[in-house]
Amino acid sequence: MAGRRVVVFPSSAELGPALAHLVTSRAEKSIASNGRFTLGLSGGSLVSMLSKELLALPQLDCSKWVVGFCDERLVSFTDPESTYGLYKSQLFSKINIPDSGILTIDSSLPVDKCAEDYTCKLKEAFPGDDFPVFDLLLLGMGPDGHTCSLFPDHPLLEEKQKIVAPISDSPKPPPQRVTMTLPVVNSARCVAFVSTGGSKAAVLKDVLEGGKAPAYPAARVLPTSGELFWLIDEPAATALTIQVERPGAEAKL
Ligand SMILES: O=C(O)[C@H](O)[C@@H](O)[C@H](O)[C@H](O)COP(=O)(O)O
Repeated sequence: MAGRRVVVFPSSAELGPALAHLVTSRAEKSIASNGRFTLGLSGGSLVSMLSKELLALPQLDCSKWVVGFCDERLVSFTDPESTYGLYKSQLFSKINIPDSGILTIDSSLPVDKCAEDYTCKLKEAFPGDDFPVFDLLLLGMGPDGHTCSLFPDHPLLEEKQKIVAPISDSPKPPPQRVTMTLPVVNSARCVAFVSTGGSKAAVLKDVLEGGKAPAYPAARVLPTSGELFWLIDEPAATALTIQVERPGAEAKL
């Protein structure tokens, strides 16, 4: 791992611009070296924060972006629970990302087939890689320590072969989902968690300070050679005793 950075902001209002800067700086770097920027998105509060911050930028060229989903709920795209549906209405419809640059699940398929279909789409987008190497993955963490659709004590945490796995017994509804596996997450060039709010404080302490065995799913995100960021706000950081960075809203990560 290229080193973990825990960066604390007074509130999500200050965190947002730093997140936008992280995305655009990694995009610039990736496009300069590889001609494209591959980004994995998650749901939850990230959808509105990221959309708002990217749309507030004076300039944003997404014509060379390839966007996938770290996990997705198996519901129709018009369902309010669809992560793709939310990004489509809040972000994709307002930026110049080509449709071919958005890798979506086929929500009409049964969950096992859906995971296979999404695996094929990722393999096509990342030819030659055993596991896709995304330039940046943006992750959230639930109050139970889950990330993607990788939940505590679930056998999927031990998956070593698959790129995308189906899950039919998600403890958080909806029960059927597909998720990137830990080998994919840990292959990324950069992974950034965005976690805010006091409800995360206790679990965040265990995740970042190693206080629980077995480790929470989020604690198992340790990129092999990529960067790892935890972007959090003061309420989420209240229980931490480790050293953190407090750069303020002007942070250039
Ligand atoms: O699919 C889901 O159920 C959500 O996407 C979920 O996994 C979310 O990412 C985390 O619970 C963090 O959410 P918050 O950032 O809103 O706390």
